This record gives sequence, C-alpha cells and structure tokens, in this order.
Amino acid sequence: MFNTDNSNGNEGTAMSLSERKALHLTGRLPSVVEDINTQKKRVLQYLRSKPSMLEKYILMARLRTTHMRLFYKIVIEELQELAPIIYTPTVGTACMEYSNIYPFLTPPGVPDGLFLSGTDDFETLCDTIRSYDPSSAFSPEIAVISDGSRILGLGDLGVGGMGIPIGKLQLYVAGAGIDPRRTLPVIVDLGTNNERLRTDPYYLGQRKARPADKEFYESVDRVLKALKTVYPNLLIQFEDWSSEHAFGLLEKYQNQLLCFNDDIQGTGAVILSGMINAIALAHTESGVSPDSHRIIFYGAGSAAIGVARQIQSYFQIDCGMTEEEARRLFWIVDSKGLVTSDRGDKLPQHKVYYARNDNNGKQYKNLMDIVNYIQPTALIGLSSTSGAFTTDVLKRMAELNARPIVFPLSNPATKAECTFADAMQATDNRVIFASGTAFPAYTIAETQKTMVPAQGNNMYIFPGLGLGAVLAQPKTISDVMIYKAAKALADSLSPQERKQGLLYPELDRIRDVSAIVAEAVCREAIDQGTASSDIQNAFNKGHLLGYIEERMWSPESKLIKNKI
Ligand SMILES: NC(=O)C1=CN([C@@H]2O[C@H](COP(=O)(O)OP(=O)(O)OC[C@H]3O[C@@H](n4cnc5c(N)ncnc54)[C@H](OP(=O)(O)O)[C@@H]3O)[C@@H](O)[C@H]2O)C=CC1
Ligand SMILES: CC(=O)C(=O)O
Ligand SMILES: [Mg+2]
Repeated sequence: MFNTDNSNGNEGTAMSLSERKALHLTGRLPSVVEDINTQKKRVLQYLRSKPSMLEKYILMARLRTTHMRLFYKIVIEELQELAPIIYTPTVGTACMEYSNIYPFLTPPGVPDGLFLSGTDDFETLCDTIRSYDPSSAFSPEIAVISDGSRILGLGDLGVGGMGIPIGKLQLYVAGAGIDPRRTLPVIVDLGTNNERLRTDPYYLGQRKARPADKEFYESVDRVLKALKTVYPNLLIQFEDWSSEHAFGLLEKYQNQLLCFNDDIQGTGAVILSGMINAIALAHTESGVSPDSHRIIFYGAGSAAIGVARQIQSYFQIDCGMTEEEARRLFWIVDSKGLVTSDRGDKLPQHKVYYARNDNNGKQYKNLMDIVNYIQPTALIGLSSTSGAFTTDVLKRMAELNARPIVFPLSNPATKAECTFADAMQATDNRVIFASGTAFPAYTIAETQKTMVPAQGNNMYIFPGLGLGAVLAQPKTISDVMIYKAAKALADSLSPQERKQGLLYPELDRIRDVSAIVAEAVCREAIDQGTASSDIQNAFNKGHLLGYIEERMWSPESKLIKNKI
C-alpha cells in the first residue's frame, strides 16, 4: 500500500506528550493521551453504528491510510466482523461504486493503489513504478495485479477493480503478517469492454475497448517486466483477469517469474483442501469411497477448471487413481449446458480436457436434467449465477446422497448459486456445505442447533502461499507447492474443529494456519533445492515454523513515528 510515514507511523491520540513535544506536534492534537485499545473501541463503536456496509468500507479505507497500525489491529483482532467489510461481499459493491466513492477513500495526495497504463512504454512504466511511493524505505514484496476484467462474479469493472488488489493485500497483512509497507496493489488500465462504464461521465479509467490479444499480451508483458526490473524479488499474484486471458498469462509466466494466479491456483488449492475434508466426512459418515465420487462443476471458467485440476491431482496422487480414472469423475457445465466434445461449438482450450465423450450423442442443457443424468455426489458452483442451485436441484442431491456435497462458491453473495439456508432446508440439514462468501449461521428449528457454514474462499490459501514464496524466494511457484499448500491447509484442522465436522479452520486462527501453509511451501522449495539460505538454515536448525512466525509483521512491530 502507500507507505507514507503519515500512515504507518501515525498514532494520533495515543502519542505521548513528550513525543508530541519532540516532534513539534503539541497543539495539533487534543490534550488526551489514550492507548490504542481505546482508539480501537471508539472506531468499532462508530463503525457499528453505521447501517451501510459500503459506508463502513469507506471508513476503514480511510483509516488504513491515516492510521495504519490501528487499522490492522482492528482487522486482525476482529477479522470475522471485518472480513465482510474489507473483502467479499462489500469489496464487490465498492468496486461497482468505485467512481462515486473514490474521493472519499484516501486523504488528498495519497494514492489508492498503482494505476499503470497499458500503452506506456517500458521506461515510463519503470519511472511510474519507482515514483509511486518515493518516501518509502521499503521495497514491495508482493504485488496483486488485475486488469479489472472479471471482478468477482460482477464482470468487467475496469479500473473500479482496484478494490480487489487492495482487499487481497489487506488479507496478506492480516492473515499472514506481510508487512503492509511491502505490498503493492496494481491495476493495469487497458480500457474496458463494459459499455455502461465507457459512457459513465464519472468513470475513472480509459474509455476504450480492451485491445486484441497481440496488444494485450505485449502490454501486460511490458508491465510485468517493468515491475520485475524495479523490484526483482517481487511476487506477482494475478487476480480477477477474465478467463480468456487468465490461463494464457499463467501458462506464459508460471515457469518464468515468481507468480501465481489466485483464481486458478489459489481457488484450486483452497477448494481441494475443503474437498479433502468433505470426502473424508462423506466416507466416514456414509461410506462413499473417494473413487465413487461424481462431481459436477456448474461453471467452466478459470476458477472451475483450477479447482477440477487440483481435485484431480488429489485423486491421482493420494487415492492412487490413474489420470483417466480420475478425469472421468468430473463433468463441467457452462452457459450452453454440459460440456461435451460433440456439442457442436468450438470449445476454448481450457474446457477441452474435461469435455465428455460418453454422452451417446445426447446433449444436456438444464441443470436438473444434468443432475438426473450424472447422479452426482458433489455440486460445485463457480458460474456467478445467483440461485442456479434451485430447491428442486438441492432436493434431488439429498435424494441421491446421505451427505450431499454442495459448494456454491461464486462471489459476492448476490452471485452465489444458493444460500446456506436454502441448502440446509432442501437437504434435511444433511448438506456438506461451503460458499465463497460467508453466509449467516443457520439454526435448525427442531434441535435449536446453530450451524456455521464453511467459507471456501482462497483467502485461506493465498496469504500463506505468498508468505512462503516471499521467504523462500524460489525462482517460480511450482504445481507441487500449490498442492502441498492445499494439503497443509486440509491438515491444519484442530482435533476440535475436526470433531465439529468443519471443512476449514476457524477464521480467527488464520495467522497460525497461514504459517503452516507457508511452511509447506518453504519445505517444498527446500526439497526442490530452490529455497533461500535463511529458510534452509532455519530448516537445518529444526526451527522453520518458528522462523516463519517470527517474520510475520504485526501492529505491535516497530514503526517510525514522526508525523500525525
Ligand atoms: N470462492 C472463491 O475463493 C472463488 C470464487 N470465484 C468465483 O467464481 C466465479 C467464476 O469465476 P471465473 O471462473 O473466473 O469466471 P468466468 O466468468 O470465467 O466463468 C464463469 C463460468 O460460468 C459459466 N456460466 C455462466 N452462466 C452460466 C449458466 N447460466 N449456467 C451454467 N454456467 C454458466 C460460464 O460459461 P461460458 O464459459 O459458456 O461463458 C463460465 O464457464 C466468480 O463468481 C468468482 O467470484 C473465483 C475465484 C475464487
Ligand atoms: C475470491 C476470489 O478471488 C474471487 O471471487 O475472484
Ligand atoms: Mg479472484
């Protein structure tokens, strides 16, 4: 983020009288000297008095740039309450409203993030990157970069997508202790294909259509080269690029740069982790063996294919299936229906591998027909179509399975394929459930037992994955690293969480969990012989996890104090 001393050193009313005097600040603050806990209580009280989630988002955005330490103390200590404000679902609203709320997000002169133009030449880009935060003594370690073309399930929001890199980086800090002064949110402005935005008088980005592929890939390549030239050790996280380009970018750069695509790989890893625990539950509670699963993906974009690939790896590596045996357990559905190789349309490359050819020439369009035909054990939604898992579909899942697995993973909540309450009611409370955005808890009327739904969101993976990569500094992030990160997350459930049938650890343990995920990434880098000497030494001393934890930034970490 932006690293002015004003934001990270500011303690406001918590500054002692002697410090105020030494810094010539006496008179610029009211006379009270209070501690950060009082400051936190005041902010929370005011925040809670605001009925609108967007207003809360704006207040927190402002606090981040005026009082960074307080901001992160609140986010870390109250993550359950704050995640829906700074991340999904509210970040989706903030991105849609970006042009309207922009003037209120940061104080004058403080940028919201780094906006790079797709048309600038290499030298101009390098200068822009260097001059983004000239006062900072800290080089960024992680950049989250988007072109705003597929923001959550909300479509092309152009530069309005800036909220996403910012939201993700806030979770890096809160969830994995990345130093906030070493984070860099980036939007590459290549125009937008959203006609409504191009004609909106307040739209803040370039009012032109996105370029064709040749220009697109050249522009992104220039931007990435500029970022890596200015900051050679930077980890780059691709976020919310349309599937049309997400796969191409990952393929091009994954063996070239220290980078990953969060929507393909992060989502793949987090949902694999939840599925490992769901598969175990279905096995112990209803005798379903891993090889008898039949999984429908409703949606066939970057997220769905990323998740299918990861679960397939699990079937092959951990369950001993051949590639073909594993592949046959997946059916993918897109906007035209079940994806088959004889459907008559030209499939984009990422769908070809999972296209079915055992449909005897019959095509299926409607989800209910598809469910009846396949008789799935699991239904995974990554289609951004609200309500697609109808009561009838959910009831059918409950007829077919003692413990149906239903994961409506699209974001934000308004795009989810069903709600937790829908899924519980239609399945006699037997559903094994996870959603992309947290749904409210559900109380079973008969027993008065309150059930808290799992949140299958890549926020459980990318912070730890990024922390591990930043510390170990491997040349690239390998598929095995991602896989090991997913396994580590699945294994991180405490005995109590396992007993409760949870799929993911409690959110308030996210720092511990991220350290475990980071450790798995570092161990893999060590095995591959690509780990930094610090990580190798910590491992040799039997102190790897402790070393990782010690490296995590917290609001109590030392800060420079010289301004308000
Ligand atoms: N929980 C999490 O951590 C994450 C959740 N997501 C969510 O996943 C969703 C999808 O992301 P992504 O894959 O990148 O997006 P895409 O837009 O690339 O993919 C959407 C897919 O859904 C399909 N689809 C659209 N409408 C329908 C319909 N009526 N019936 C069936 N399929 C339909 C599309 O079909 P077609 O190919 O024919 O256009 C496409 O395959 C988003 O909502 C995103 O927020 C993403 C990453 C992480
Ligand atoms: C969570 C996330 O990365 C998405 O919905 O795109
Ligand atoms: Mg995303």
